[in-house]
Amino acid sequence: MGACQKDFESAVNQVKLLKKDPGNEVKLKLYALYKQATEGACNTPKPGLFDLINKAKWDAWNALGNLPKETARQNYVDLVSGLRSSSDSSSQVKPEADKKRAGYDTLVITSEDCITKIMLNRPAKKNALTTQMYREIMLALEAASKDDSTITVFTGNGDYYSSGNDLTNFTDIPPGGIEEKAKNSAILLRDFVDCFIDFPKPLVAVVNGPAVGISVTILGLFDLVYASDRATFHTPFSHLGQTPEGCSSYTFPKIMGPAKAVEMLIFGKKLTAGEAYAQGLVTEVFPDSTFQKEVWTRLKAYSKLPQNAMHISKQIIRNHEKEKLHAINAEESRILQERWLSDECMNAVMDFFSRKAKL
Ligand SMILES: CCCC/C=C/CC(=O)SCCNC(=O)CCNC(=O)[C@H](O)C(C)(C)COP(=O)(O)OP(=O)(O)OC[C@H]1O[C@@H](n2cnc3c(N)ncnc32)[C@H](O)[C@@H]1OP(=O)(O)O
Repeated sequence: MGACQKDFESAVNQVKLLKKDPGNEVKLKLYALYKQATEGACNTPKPGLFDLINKAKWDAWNALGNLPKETARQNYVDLVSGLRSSSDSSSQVKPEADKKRAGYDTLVITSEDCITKIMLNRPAKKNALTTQMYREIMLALEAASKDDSTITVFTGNGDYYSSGNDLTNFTDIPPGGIEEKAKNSAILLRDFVDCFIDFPKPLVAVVNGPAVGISVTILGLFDLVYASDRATFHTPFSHLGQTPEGCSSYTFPKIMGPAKAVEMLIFGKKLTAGEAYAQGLVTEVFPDSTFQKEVWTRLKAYSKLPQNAMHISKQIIRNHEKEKLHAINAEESRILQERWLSDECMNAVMDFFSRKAKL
């Protein structure tokens, strides 16, 4: 069966995650297959003799002749999958002595007592989520789904849980311009949220401090949300000219009822931990002074429950609406792709940076 568009788009994202540079020859192959898969046979004039890089790229693309787009897409997916498995197997030779996983720049990942902990680690930036961070989280979730832990925990390092999407993500514009940026971001967002929808084990958020934006919305896809009484929950989407993501347009009204969901998602009402608990978004609130101790004691006890029973129960609960959640995620991502190009959104992002500049 040929690779579907989604497999292809995911392979395009995976290329950016390769730990080892695959070398120029492979990069040219990837380029040529990408162009063939997206635009068909080479249709641009041959670059001049001295334009060496563009000529090498053109030659590689042109060499594919009339290869059908679908075959190019499949070949691209196969090539990336080969690159990924060779980079995975080269990382397997690393000694497993250290419980802290190597290879992550923005996260600290540890496994202990059958619990894999994924800690967002940009405390100086309030754990704002960069593009790299979204990608590392996806990799960490994939690894956690296959390791021998029974539950997986998300938390933040420092005084914040997370301030949501890093607004500087909007300033890194690729050669294709802001339209390409919005398209890539929508794909990244959809893939990111899909990982949470499909995650097979109990997923716990240990919300150590304020949470903003997407770090709040995806809580609706977690199985337990423990919050310090210092935590707050804020989704200022309208203020940012944006719209809800993380399936919150569906999970929030379901969890807290439409009236309360609208206060958060449209009017940007910031909830205290107590309010979030009263509305069902948070499972339990703990005093900040004893938060870590109480939560980890509880989680260690839970992690000793029979693994298969827990995982199968999670599957039964999630399977009822998995398809629906994927469809909602795709729709929310599509709408955001348009929003990110709107004046409302661009002005809000510029406001954030000009406020910073005035400090
Ligand atoms: C591709 C997928 C896209 C998914 C889309 C998701 C949508 C969202 O998540 S919307 C939410 C976006 N987040 C925000 O709007 C929050 C913006 N930040 C703030 O309002 C404030 O920084 C704060 C209220 C979180 C904290 O304020 P405080 O005064 O305590 O600290 P600061 O001095 O502002 O922050 C310290 C440092 O961190 C930088 N920073 C914090 N959050 C962000 C962020 N979200 N994006 C970029 N940078 C952030 C802040 O600028 C400071 O940096 P400097 O020390 O360099 O000035």
